[in-house]
Amino acid sequence: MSSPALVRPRPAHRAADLLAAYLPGSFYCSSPRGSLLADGVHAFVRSRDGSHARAAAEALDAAAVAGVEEPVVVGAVGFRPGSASSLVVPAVVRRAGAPAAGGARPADARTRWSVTPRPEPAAYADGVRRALALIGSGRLDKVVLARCLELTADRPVAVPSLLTRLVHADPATHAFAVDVTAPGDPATRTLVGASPELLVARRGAEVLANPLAGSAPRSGDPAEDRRRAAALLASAKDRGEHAHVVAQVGEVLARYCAGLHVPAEPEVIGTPTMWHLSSRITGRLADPADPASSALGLAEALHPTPAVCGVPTALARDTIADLEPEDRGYYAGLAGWTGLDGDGEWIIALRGAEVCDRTVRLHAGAGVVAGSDPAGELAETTAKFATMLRALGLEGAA
Ligand SMILES: C=C(O[C@H]1C=CC=C(C(=O)O)[C@@H]1O)C(=O)O
Repeated sequence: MSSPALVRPRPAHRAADLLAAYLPGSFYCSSPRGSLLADGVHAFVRSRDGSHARAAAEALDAAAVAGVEEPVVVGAVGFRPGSASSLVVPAVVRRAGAPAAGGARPADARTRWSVTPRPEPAAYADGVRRALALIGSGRLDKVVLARCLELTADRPVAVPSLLTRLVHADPATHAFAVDVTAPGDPATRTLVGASPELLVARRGAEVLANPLAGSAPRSGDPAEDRRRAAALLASAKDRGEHAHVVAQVGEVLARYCAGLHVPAEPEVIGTPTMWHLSSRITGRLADPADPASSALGLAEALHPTPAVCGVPTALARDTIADLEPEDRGYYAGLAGWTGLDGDGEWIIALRGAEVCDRTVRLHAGAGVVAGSDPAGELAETTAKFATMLRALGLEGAA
C-alpha cells in the first residue's frame, strides 16, 4: 500500500470509475454484489496468535476511535498457516455497484515472454499418481494438487490493464488486486486475479458460501460445450469431489448458524474458460455480534476447504507440502474485506497470479480423488491457467 501522504482520492461513484482509479498499491475487489477500491494505510493488521480476525477486530475498533470514516480491513492471507498476510485498514475506501462487461484494451502484443512450468507437466502427473497411491491406501480421500507457471516479460507488466481485462472478460467473477509487497521485493508485488469461488460473504446475520469443485474446460463449439456441462453434472467422480467440499463447509458454518440451507444437489456454473459444480449454501448467524462470526472470522474457520486442500485436512496439507515443489504463497489463500460491523466478503484466491515488475507467478490446481486420471488433472490445471493467460495475451502458453 502507498503511504497516506501519497493518496490522492478521486471521487468515484460508478464501478467503471473505481476500476479506472485502481493503481498498484491500492486494493480492489469486485463481484456481482459490488466493487470496492481502497487506498492508503491507516494501520497495518498483524495477527499475533494466528487469528487474523481478532487482529482485524482490534484494528477496526481502534480505527473507529481514531475517527476513520468507514473502517474496513482489506487484503489477503496466504494459503499455509503462518504464511505471509497483507491486511490493512486503508485510509480511503470507495464503493460502487457491480462492474459491466466489455471495452478493455487487448494485452500489449509486443511483449515477449519466457514461460517456465514448475514442476514440469510430467512431474505434476507423477505427483497425481503418488496422491492416488495414498488415496488407494485408504488414508486420504481427496487432495488438491497445484502447479505453477513462472512467466517473465521483456517489460514491466501493467497490473491496472491486466485487472481491467480480467473484470471485463467476466464481470460476474470475483476480481481482486491486493498489494502483497514483501521485504526484499524489487518492486510492488500484486496478487491479481478473477476467482470464481466465494468462500464466504456476510451481510448482517445472513451468510452465503459458494463452494466449487468438479470441473470441465469450456468448448468453443456450443453443442460440445453443453455436452461437457451435462457430463460434468452426471460425473460420479466430480460429484464425489464436490461433496467433500460441501460437507466440510456445511459442517463449519453449522457451528455459527442457527439456520443453514445446504442444497441437496450441485448445479453447473460457467466462467468464460471452465464449467464447475457449484453449491450455494445460505445461513443465518446465531450471534452476529460475536467477533468469531465476522466475515473474516468465518473465512478463517472455513479455510482451507477441500476445494483447495483435501480430506482429511491435515494429511492433505502434508501431502501438498510433500508433492508440490513450489510454495503456494497467496494462491488458494483468502482475499477480501471485513468491516467494523463484521460484514464482508472473502474469496479464495484462485485463477490469479503474483505480479512483480516483469515476473508473473501463476498457480492452478485440481482435486485428486479415487478415479482421477493424471493426464486429466494435468489438462484441468492447463485449462484453469487460461483465465490469466488470456488476460496476459498469452493463451496456449501452459
Ligand atoms: C483449485 C482450483 O480450483 C478449485 C475451484 C473450482 C474447482 C476445482 C476443482 O475442480 O478441482 C478446485 O476445487 C484452482 O483453480 O486452482
